[in-house]
Amino acid sequence: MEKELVLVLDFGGQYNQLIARRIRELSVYCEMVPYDISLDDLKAKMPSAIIMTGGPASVHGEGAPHCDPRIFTLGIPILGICYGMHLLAQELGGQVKPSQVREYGRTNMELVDDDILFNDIIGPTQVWMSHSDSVVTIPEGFRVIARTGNCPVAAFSHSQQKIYGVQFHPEVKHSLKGMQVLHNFLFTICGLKGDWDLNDFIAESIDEVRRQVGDRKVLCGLSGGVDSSVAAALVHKAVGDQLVCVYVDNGLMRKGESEQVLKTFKDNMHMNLVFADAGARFLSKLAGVTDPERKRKIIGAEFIRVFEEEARKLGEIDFLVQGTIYPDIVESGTKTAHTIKSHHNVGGLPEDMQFELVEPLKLLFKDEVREIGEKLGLAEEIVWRQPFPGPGLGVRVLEEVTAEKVHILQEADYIVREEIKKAGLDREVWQYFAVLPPMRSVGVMGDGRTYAYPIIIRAVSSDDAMTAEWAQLPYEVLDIMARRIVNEVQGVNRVAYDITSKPPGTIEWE
Ligand SMILES: Nc1ncnc2c1ncn2[C@@H]1O[C@H](COP(=O)(O)OP(=O)(O)OP(=O)(O)O)[C@@H](O)[C@H]1O
Ligand SMILES: O=c1[nH]c(=O)c2[nH+]cn([C@@H]3O[C@H](COP(=O)(O)O)[C@@H](O)[C@H]3O)c2[nH]1
Ligand SMILES: NC(=O)CC[C@H](N)C(=O)O
Ligand SMILES: [Mg+2]
Repeated sequence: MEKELVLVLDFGGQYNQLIARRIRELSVYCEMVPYDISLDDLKAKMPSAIIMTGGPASVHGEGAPHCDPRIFTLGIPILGICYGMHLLAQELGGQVKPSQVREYGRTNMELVDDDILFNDIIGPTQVWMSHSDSVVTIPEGFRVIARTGNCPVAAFSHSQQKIYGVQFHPEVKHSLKGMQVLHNFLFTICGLKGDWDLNDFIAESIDEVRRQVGDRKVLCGLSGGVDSSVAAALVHKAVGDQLVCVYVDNGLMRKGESEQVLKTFKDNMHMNLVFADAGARFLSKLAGVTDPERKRKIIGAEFIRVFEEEARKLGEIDFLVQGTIYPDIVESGTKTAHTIKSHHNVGGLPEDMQFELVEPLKLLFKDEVREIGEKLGLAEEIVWRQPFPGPGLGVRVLEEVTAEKVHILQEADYIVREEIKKAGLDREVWQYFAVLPPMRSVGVMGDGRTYAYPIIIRAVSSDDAMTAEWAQLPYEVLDIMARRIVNEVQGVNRVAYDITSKPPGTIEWE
């Protein structure tokens, strides 16, 4: 029997792989292809359904990406999301215009007409939006099936042709019934059954690593975080003792982190782990640098230089295992996706790097990686550790990084983590930390004037880092964090709480 296949046409949206993973979650195999795939190549793949993604372009913009319009006449069911919907509307004779009010983040959607796309959904329902253009006139033969306060056409359908468009992002968890929409599209509208699973993925990637590496040695950048720990475990399953791990203390780690990583991996798990103490060299490279992208590139390059030196000490090693996951790649920018920030392990890699990369997790999201970690038997405290970016406090001390500022931030961050833990919120809140902005303000302490730094607390809920909502921490927890930080951390006289979702913010400040 033919394996079921959904083709996702990539228009450069930040959430594109998220669409792919939601389809995987529904046990359907899918492939992402460039938006400009030729009609013949597309037909040769014999997809059962096509999804057109969102993207940064406006359909009116110069050079806006267009797919071959004959795709719309093949009789294959199509779901256009955001930019994908705009393009469907425009190509089929409707009209798209910049909206009066742009929508980013959470909004409520009303269902205005019955449609199988919304089977088992009762309106109004919360959806996640990120757009500035909207469909104002729908093409002939279509019906408007949903709207929001600021968007009269939040979804449209042509049920005979099985062509659908949604302005919101059903792939995002914050669209509460998003999975139901995708479920309705794949199973009810396209008639799929679902014949794929994550164990297939683990077995296939172990084979793939063996093929790539053969009997040669591999070095793994191990931070103690979720992704590199799972990558190391997977590669270890594939090639055993050919693997050596290197933990780099880049001077930008959290208070107590290096000791804890060494204890967990070396003492408890008896791993072959090299410790590289490189704090001073990272800080000296960062001296005087304020631009966030430059900082990220300096940090990315320095990581590689440290890995190269360690590889040389261990004899020739040609392969570098990194726990790169999909958000690192898409945020670093691709042919169609804009660069949001250069993650140190992707966009921050130096051009003259000699290593061949081994990145078994690069198409996955954090929650899928956690599931694999559990399947591979990793300890709960590793699998459920909150994410910590490779550039560490280097992107949380905003603008110029100095040893003094890193120290202030380490102390404040320690208090944030301690209080979250005490309140029993460490599993519930996805990521939580402190940020040190490059400004000072006036305060009064012990009747004296102070002129010192504020600390910003950031805590978010998320599943996959692609979207996030600020965590509604209890006032008492915020209160005790603020008091302790001002009382205990020298050089700080004020605390603020960041209440921005992603989008429009990002989780980190740089
Ligand atoms: N201090 C470090 N020492 C060695 N390698 C590192 C370090 N920090 C990051 N890396 C490498 O960069 C990759 C990306 O870092 P990132 O922080 O995204 O992942 P992680 O640390 O493995 O997991 P998490 O996101 O949960 O912190 C890591 O998987 C690892 O390969
Ligand atoms: O390894 C990493 N290298 C990086 O350069 C990097 N930048 C951000 N992050 C982490 O990625 C997630 C999404 O972050 P943003 O919302 O700030 O883009 C969040 O979990 C961030 O902590 C990084 N991880
Ligand atoms: N997320 C999207 O697909 C956005 C589409 C388009 N760039 C807009 O802003 O409306
Ligand atoms: Mg990390």
